[in-house]
Amino acid sequence: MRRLDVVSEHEYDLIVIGSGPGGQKAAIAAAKLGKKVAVVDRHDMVGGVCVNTGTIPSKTLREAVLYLTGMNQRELYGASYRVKQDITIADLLARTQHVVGREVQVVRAQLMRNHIDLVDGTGSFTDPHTVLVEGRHRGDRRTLSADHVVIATGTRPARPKQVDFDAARVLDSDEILRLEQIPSSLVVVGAGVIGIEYASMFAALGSRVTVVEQRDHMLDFCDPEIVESLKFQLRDLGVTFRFGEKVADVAVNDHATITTLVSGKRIPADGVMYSAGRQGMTGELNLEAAGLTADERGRLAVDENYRTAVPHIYAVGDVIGFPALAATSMDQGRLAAYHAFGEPAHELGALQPIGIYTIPEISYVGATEAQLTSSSVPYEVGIARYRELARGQITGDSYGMLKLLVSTADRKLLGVHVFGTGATDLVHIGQAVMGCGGTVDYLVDAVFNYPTLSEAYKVAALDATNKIRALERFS
Ligand SMILES: Cc1cc2nc3c(=O)[nH]c(=O)nc-3n(C[C@H](O)[C@H](O)[C@H](O)COP(=O)(O)OP(=O)(O)OC[C@H]3O[C@@H](n4cnc5c(N)ncnc54)[C@H](O)[C@@H]3O)c2cc1C
Ligand SMILES: NC(=O)c1ccc[n+]([C@@H]2O[C@H](COP(=O)([O-])OP(=O)(O)OC[C@H]3O[C@@H](n4cnc5c(N)ncnc54)[C@H](O)[C@@H]3O)[C@@H](O)[C@H]2O)c1
Repeated sequence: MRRLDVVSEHEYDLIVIGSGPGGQKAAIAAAKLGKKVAVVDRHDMVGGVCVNTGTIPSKTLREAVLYLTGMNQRELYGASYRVKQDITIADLLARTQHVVGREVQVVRAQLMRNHIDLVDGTGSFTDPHTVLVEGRHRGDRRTLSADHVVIATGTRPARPKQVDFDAARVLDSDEILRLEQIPSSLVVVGAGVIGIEYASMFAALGSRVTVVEQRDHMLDFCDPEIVESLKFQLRDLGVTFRFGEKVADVAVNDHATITTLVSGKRIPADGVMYSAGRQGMTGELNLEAAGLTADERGRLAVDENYRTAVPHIYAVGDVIGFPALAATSMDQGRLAAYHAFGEPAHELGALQPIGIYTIPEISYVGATEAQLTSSSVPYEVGIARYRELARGQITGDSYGMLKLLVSTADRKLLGVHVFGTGATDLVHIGQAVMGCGGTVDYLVDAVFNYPTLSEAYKVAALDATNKIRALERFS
């Protein structure tokens, strides 16, 4: 029900531009408060980058790769084990398209049952309270006005000007699912999360992958020991890393590509994928009409309540930059709507997990060893290796590991780092313990189902407490 006590000159209480995770949750949170809400997006982008070109397709592709290649079963059935011999792009896309289609339906249904108007088109400001929506057909224009606006327009891949993207062999990461066949060789430019996730998928499919990264290392926010293990696994799959190298030029013809590096190296490959950062989608918004400006990467600055410089206009999700994750975008959207309509809420918690869906996957929450060391926090490490867990043997994962960082001062958990099967789910046990201020003793005393990978927590906790006891005995 719409509140009747405040009379507004505007048609809507809230307009949300962009229907990705941030926009969806802003809209639904406002609708649950009885507000009249419109969400603007193009009909073929409902669900955002998340559902259409980013998170969901890439994670579904990963599942398809793991299943069809039989990768996870090879320790048990031998290196030649495959579910399907000649995997085609059609095999992979069948699953991806199915899941994306379903997810779009879920988003549409959720907006509809909350009485949110989904307006098809591209939104731009004509003044700080008014958004012009231009649809796909000529003359298809509609003007909406609202008391509040949430900008949740996300990002698009950054495309260096000197590179000729041809939508066939030289692609950005949003286009990679349009490949017509699985390349026998692929150059991946940029070893960020997107680059490494796709590099590991194509390597698992048998492509010879070369990763070019201008920095000397990758994923440097993660635990270095785990990143080393990942690099080892990827090299084992035939990935070549070119760290400290920049791409100077990419040449393409009908059959192949040549990537020339600034160092003079030339890399022939069937295709090239650029995953060298992303750019905020603010170019079409006519921000000046709203009294806003974006930075050089198209991002908007916000305060702790996600308010831009214009107080009734909020911005959430990837368009505001770090951490640029689906999970955080959703909560930012919800909190922006609560703030706009005076609903009390807690701030986003500091304890946010990171999940990287490489093959094998990585996840962590809390501090890294490097952070604890640089801030002089004494800690002990407890490690559990999957190969010593019954479930690890049953699953056929001999490389997985879970690492706990435990304060030697008060035995609290300071960080959890997981590598291997189920890492992105397992991390939440540690997150819950840390969120409740729990100590390693909780994990020592807890009984876990057997045989499970969760048991790694107990094994690692015992390892850490054994080391702490040795220290205490000495002193
Ligand atoms: C390949 C890839 C893999 C990823 N994997 C993960 C992952 O595993 N886990 C994770 O947490 N995150 C992942 N992410 C990040 C995640 O997708 C984003 O954090 C999330 O989608 C951001 O949500 P958002 O609300 O900012 O909107 P987005 O999902 O970015 O969507 C923005 C929407 O705004 C629309 N829009 C833009 N301009 C306008 C306009 N002028 N008018 C109307 N509509 C407009 C666009 O059409 C789009 O639909 C991944 C990203 C990529 C690219
Ligand atoms: N699992 C997940 O949570 C997940 C998965 C994918 C993406 N994402 C989100 O998407 C965001 C964007 O990811 P991304 O990987 O595109 O960006 P990024 O900025 O993290 O990585 C880009 C990398 O490309 C390198 N690079 C840039 N130009 C180069 C050049 N000319 N030659 C060689 N290397 C170059 C950069 O040094 C950097 O390491 C991430 O920060 C993340 O928030 C999250």
